[in-house]
Amino acid sequence: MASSATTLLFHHGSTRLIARTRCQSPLLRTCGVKPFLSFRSSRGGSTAPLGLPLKAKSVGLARAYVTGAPPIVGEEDPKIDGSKSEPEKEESKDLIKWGLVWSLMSKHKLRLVVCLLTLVGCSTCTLSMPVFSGRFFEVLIGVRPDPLWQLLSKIAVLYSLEPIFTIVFVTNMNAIWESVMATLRAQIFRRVLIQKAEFFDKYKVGELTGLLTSDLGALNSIVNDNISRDRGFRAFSEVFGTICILFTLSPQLAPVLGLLMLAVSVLAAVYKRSTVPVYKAHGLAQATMSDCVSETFSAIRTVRSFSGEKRQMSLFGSQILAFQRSGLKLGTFKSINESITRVAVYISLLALYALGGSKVKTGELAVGTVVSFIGYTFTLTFAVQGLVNTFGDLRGSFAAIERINSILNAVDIDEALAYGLERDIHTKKVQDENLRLFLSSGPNVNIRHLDKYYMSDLKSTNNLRTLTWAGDVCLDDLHFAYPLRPDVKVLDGFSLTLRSGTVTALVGSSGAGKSTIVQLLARFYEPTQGRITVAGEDVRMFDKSEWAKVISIVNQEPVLFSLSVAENIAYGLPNDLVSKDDIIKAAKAANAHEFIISLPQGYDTLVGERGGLLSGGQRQRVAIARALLKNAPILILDEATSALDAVSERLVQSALNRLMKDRTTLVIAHRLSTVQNAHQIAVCSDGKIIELGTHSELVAQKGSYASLVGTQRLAFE
Ligand SMILES: Nc1ncnc2c1ncn2[C@@H]1O[C@H](COP(=O)(O)OP(=O)(O)OP(=O)(O)O)[C@@H](O)[C@H]1O
Repeated sequence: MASSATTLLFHHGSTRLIARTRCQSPLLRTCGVKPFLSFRSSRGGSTAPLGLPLKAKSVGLARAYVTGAPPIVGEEDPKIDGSKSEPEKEESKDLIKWGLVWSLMSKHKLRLVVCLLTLVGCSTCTLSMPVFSGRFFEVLIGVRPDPLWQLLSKIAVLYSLEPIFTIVFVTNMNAIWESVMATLRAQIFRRVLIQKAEFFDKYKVGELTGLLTSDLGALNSIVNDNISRDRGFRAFSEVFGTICILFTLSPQLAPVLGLLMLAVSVLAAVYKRSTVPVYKAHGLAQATMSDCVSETFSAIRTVRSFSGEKRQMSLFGSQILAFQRSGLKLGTFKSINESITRVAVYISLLALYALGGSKVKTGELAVGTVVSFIGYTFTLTFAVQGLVNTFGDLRGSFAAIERINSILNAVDIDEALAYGLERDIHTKKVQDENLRLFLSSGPNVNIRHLDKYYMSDLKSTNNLRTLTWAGDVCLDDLHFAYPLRPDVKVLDGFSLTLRSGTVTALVGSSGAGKSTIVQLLARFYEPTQGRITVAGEDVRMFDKSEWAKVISIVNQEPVLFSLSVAENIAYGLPNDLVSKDDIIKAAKAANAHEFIISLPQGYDTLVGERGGLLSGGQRQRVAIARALLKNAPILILDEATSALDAVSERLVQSALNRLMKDRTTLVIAHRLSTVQNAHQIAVCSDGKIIELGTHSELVAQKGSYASLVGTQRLAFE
C-alpha cells in the first residue's frame, strides 16, 4: 500500500467497517511497515482494534500531530468516535487536586524553606516571651540573681526578632500562595473555556463566575487569612508549643490547668465558629437588597410604564425588614462572641490563680512559673481559636474545591478545541507572556486525560483554508438532539449542499432547526448522526480553533466586547497581522467608517459592555467589518438584518452583499428581499429539507415556499 494509513472498506449489513493500518513512527512510515490493523464502525462509532493495543497506537500518532507532522490519516471516510482507551477513562478528571497544589507550591522550594525557618523563629519568640515575663518578676522580687539589664536586653532581642520573622514569613508565604492561586485561576478559566457547548447550556453565567470568585476565594483564604498570628501554622505551632512548655514548666500543674485551658478555649472557639451562618445570612440579606435596588433602577422605564413603583417599594420594604431582623440576631451573637473569649481566659486564669497560687504558697512552685502560666493562658486561648477558624476555613475550601471539580467534570471537555488551543498556546508562548500562566503547571497536567486516540485522527490543518475556499460544504444526513434534551429530535435526516462561492438561503418555520444548523456548522455541537464535510473531508478531522478561522457568523444581535471599535473589528486576529489601514478598509466596506469617525475618539472609542454604547445597526456593521477583516471562506448570516429599521437595513444589506461576494454563504432570513436573490433556497421543516431550488423554481412548484411568498410572509409564523 502506498500511504502510511490505509483504509479497507468492508460492507457488512448496514454497518461499514473501516480497516486501517498505520505506522507508529515516521521511521516505520517511510519503511512501509504496518504495525497494526484496526476496524472501526463508521456508524456506531465503536472501535475494535485488532493486533496491537489501541493505547500503543495512539501515543505514537499523538506525538506526530503535536509536532506539526504532515497529515496522518487519509481515509476516504474518517470517523471520529471519541471512544477512549480504558486507563484514560478511569483517570480522575478533577482539575484541582492536592497533588497539583503541592506541585505548584514546591516550585518555590527556597521560599518554602525560608517560610519554615521563619515560622520556627517567630513561634519560638512568641513561646519564649511568657518565660521571660516570669523571670522578669523573679528578678524584681529578688528570687533571681541575674542583672535586670541583661534580662531586658534578651527580651528586647525577642521583641525585635519576632516582627522581623513575621514579616519574612508572611511575605514569602503570600508570594507562594499568590503564585499558586494565579495558576489555579488560569487553569479553571481555561477548563471552562474548553467545555463543550452543552456545559454553557447547563450552567448559568453566575455559577461559572462563582467558581472563579467565591469558590476560588475560599481556597485563597486557606493561606491568605491564615498567615496572621494566631491562625494557621502559627496557631498550630503555638498550641503545640504551649502545651509542651506547660508540661516542662510544671508537670504537676500542666495536666489539670493545660487541659482545662485547652477545653475552655476549644468550646469558646467552636461556639464562635457556629455563628458564622448568622453572619452569612446577614450578608445574603444585604445582597438581596442590593439586587432589588439594581434591578429596580436598571429597569426604571419598565417599572414606570407598568406603575410598578408600589410593588417595588413593597418588595424592597420586605427586604429591609428581613435585613433588620438578621441584623438584630447578629447583634445578639456579636455580643456573646465579644465576651466568650474573655470568659475562656477568665475561667483559665481563675483556675490558675487558685491552683498555682496555693502551690506557690506551699513552696512547690516558683512565682515566675505562675507568671509564665498567665502568659500561656492568653497564648493558648487565642491560638486555639485561630486553629478552630483555620479548620473551618479548610472545611470551606474542601467544599469549594469539590464544587469546582464537580462542575468542571459534569460535561466533557471539547477535545477538538482543547488540542488546537494547547498547540496554539505552545507556539504563542514566546510572544505572549500572559499565556505562560496557562502553561505553568506543565502541559501534561492538563491534557493528560484528553483522548489521545481522538487527537491521532486530526489532520494537519495546513490546507484547510484552501479546501474551504474551493470546496462545497455538505451537510450529509444530519440527525441531532440537544444534549440537554436528548429526546427531542431537532434534525432528522437534514441534507444540504452549500456550493462553493454561492449563497444558500435557509427558510422555515420557527423552531424548524435553522439556527441549529448554524450551531452544527460552527461546530458548537456535533451531530448525533451524519456528518458535515468540506471538499469531501469530514470537518471533525480539523481541530476547532482552525475551523473557527474559516467560518464567520454574523447574527441578529452581534456581541461586541468592551474594547475600542478598532479592537472589536480586529478581534481574534493576531495583532502583528492587522494594520490600522486594514481595519479602516474593512470598516469602509462595511459602511461603518462614517459613523466610527464621528464617535468621540474615532476608532479608539470604547463600545461599552456588549457594545451597549452603539446602536443596533452600528453594532451590526462593526460585526460585518470584523467578518470582512477575518476573510473567512464560509459565511453564515443568521437573521442578520431582521432587527433593523429601513435605513440601517439598507446600509447593512449593502455591506453584507460585499461580504458575501465569492464566499460560501448560508443565509437564514425571514425577509423575502434577503432570500430571493440567493443561488438556492432550502425550505426546512421538522428538521429536514422539504423544498430546494431557486426563487423562481420554488414559486413555480407552488409548494410551501410559494405559499409563503403568496402571503408576503416568508417565515411560517
Ligand atoms: N440549546 C438548546 N438546548 C435545547 N434545545 C434547544 C436549544 N436551542 C434550541 N433548542 C430547541 O431546538 C429546536 C430548534 O431550534 P432552532 O433555534 O434551531 O429553530 P429555528 O428554526 O432557528 O427557529 P427561529 O426561526 O424561531 O429562530 C427548538 O425546539 C428549540 O426549542
